Amino acid sequence: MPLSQRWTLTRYLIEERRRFPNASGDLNALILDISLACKAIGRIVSFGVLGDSLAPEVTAAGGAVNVQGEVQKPLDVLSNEIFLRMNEWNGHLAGMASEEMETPHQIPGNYPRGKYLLTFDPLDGSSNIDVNVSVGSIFSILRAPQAVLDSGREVTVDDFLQPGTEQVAAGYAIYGPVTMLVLTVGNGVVGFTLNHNLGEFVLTHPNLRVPADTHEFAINSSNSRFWEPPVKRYVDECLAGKTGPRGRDFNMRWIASMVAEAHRILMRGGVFMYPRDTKDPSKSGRLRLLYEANPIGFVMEQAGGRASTGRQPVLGVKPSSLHQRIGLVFGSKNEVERIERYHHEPAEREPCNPLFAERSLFRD
Ligand SMILES: O=P(O)(O)OC[C@H]1O[C@](O)(COP(=O)(O)O)[C@@H](O)[C@@H]1O
Ligand SMILES: [Mg+2]
Ligand SMILES: [Mg+2]
Repeated sequence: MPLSQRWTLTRYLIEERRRFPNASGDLNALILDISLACKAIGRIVSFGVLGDSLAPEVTAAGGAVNVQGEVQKPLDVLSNEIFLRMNEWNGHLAGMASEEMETPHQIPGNYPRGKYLLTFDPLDGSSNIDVNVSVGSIFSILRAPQAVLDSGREVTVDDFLQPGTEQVAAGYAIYGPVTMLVLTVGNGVVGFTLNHNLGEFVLTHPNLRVPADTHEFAINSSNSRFWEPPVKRYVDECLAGKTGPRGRDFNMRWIASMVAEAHRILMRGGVFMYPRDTKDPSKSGRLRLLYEANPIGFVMEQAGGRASTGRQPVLGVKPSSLHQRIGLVFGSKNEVERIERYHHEPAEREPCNPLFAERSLFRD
């Protein structure tokens, strides 16, 4: 299709707004500012180590330990700054929360509070930066509580503790061979590709749908000895392939960059698992609910897929803290439902079928 016939992100948002004649346009403006932050981050990421001379702060920053107990890469810190600076003055936000900040970021100045809250993972999969594998940024937009708008008070952690079903919009940018922005405003999922000549995100994937069935799963199998029995059972059955109860062969992938896994699943189906396990009893999963699981979950559900903790829809979980971790399973609906079923079935099938335990690559 010629470029002239494709919508830009701006045009898409204008057309979306026509569906709501009374809308103020604030949400559109906020999404455009987020897209600008993503363009800026994507550009810096694409320079790799050559970026040092363009942005000296890339080398100067980082090395600190964030609230997750993880060492921040310089690009984690810089991407976080870009999100903050691109969004704090636009007037549409009451506050922001990020993987890289322990407490919510207050909007400076005494202006009336904006209507929305933004949570984000500024750079997802950042352990992959040094090896030139796709990384991304994940974002989620919530409504600010009425009490914040009425009083003009600063935002608190509690204001952000809303279940994923309350998200107004969510999405991610992926910085790979091509830079893409994937977005849902609760009306399906659309994908835009960055046209570097125009500096514009152009609508290239107008209706992304996750196939209900798949033959591909993704899990970090180095954690297999910590998995709970339902997860072990599911993976063992996949590995047993044609000779097992599933009667067909499966393929496995693990990129260690959730954004890249989510993108693959949106493009061709699959199931992703970072389930709750017994590795560290103080953590109920690896991924963070508010700025990883919920936005990716919203995208998946809007694309006809499913997102779950393994036991219940992840979007239904009422968060208990800003940086809460959670088990996460998402992707092709029939597979996610199967994994949920295994979690709900009585434990008599456990431990997993000895036939598969015998053959399993991942047995204890
Ligand atoms: O190293 P592991 O245990 O495989 O974990 C990989 C997971 O961690 C993450 O990198 C966490 O995100 P951050 O890079 O934003 O901390 C996910 O993208 C990915 O799925
Ligand atoms: Mg992440
Ligand atoms: Mg991150």
